[in-house]
Amino acid sequence: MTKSAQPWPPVETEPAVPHPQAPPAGTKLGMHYEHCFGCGDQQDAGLRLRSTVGDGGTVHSQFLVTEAHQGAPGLAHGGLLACAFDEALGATVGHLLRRPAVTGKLETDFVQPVPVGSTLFICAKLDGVAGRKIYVSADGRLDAEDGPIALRARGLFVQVGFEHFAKHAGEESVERLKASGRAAERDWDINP
Ligand SMILES: CCCCC/C=C\C/C=C\C/C=C\C/C=C\CCCC(=O)SCCNC(=O)CCNC(=O)[C@H](O)C(C)(C)COP(=O)(O)OP(=O)(O)OC[C@H]1O[C@@H](n2cnc3c(N)ncnc32)[C@H](O)[C@@H]1OP(=O)(O)O
Repeated sequence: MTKSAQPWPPVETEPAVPHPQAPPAGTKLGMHYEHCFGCGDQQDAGLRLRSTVGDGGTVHSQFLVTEAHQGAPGLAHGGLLACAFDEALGATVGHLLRRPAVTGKLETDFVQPVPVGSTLFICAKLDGVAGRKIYVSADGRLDAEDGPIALRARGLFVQVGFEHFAKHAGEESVERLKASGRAAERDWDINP
């Protein structure tokens, strides 16, 4: 539940059923791109979010808040926390539905400050699908899967064609993504 009065999802949806080839519960998900600020290991100050598939259309993610992530002294920057949710929700959509999608809207409730040194545990779940629109939400808890809630977020992801990414990426990055098998057109439900 968020403090927003808006119903969620805001439109009539169908159940978001994980793809038959979605990784099973317990699978540790790799980086989707090594230069990604959310999950990549080639970003010095990046969040290095790590995710594992949970039961029932969920993905559990974690990241350690470091001094590089501060807004106020000793506290995580709100925008970085929103970034962590963008990544966690995006991983949930990408890996469970296996549809290429981008964030159309991301709403975040900041419930408690998140201190440097804490680990944020994010549990994201698929909420529904309406055509190209995919609704997902997540809770973020402090220092344990059952710790106090620090944030809640909900997002609308919009399914796009692979050309959405190919248009801006260098040819080399696109080839690397394809070769990695993570975005190979044959493995993905590409066309919206
Ligand atoms: C990033 C991943 C790249 C790699 C991909 C390959 C492999 C991936 C593998 C695994 C994935 C794992 C992890 C991924 C982790 C993180 C992902 C991070 C995701 C991001 O960080 S990504 C960057 C930020 N993101 C953008 O950079 C988007 C900029 N934007 C646009 O590119 C367009 O804006 C677009 C495409 C969104 C829509 O454009 P469009 O022309 O295609 O479609 P249109 O406008 O018709 O919208 C269709 C329907 O969505 C509704 N709709 C749209 N926006 C709405 C809003 N804000 N509020 C309410 N409803 C909205 C419309 O109302 C309509 O609804 P209806 O159909 O009912 O009329």
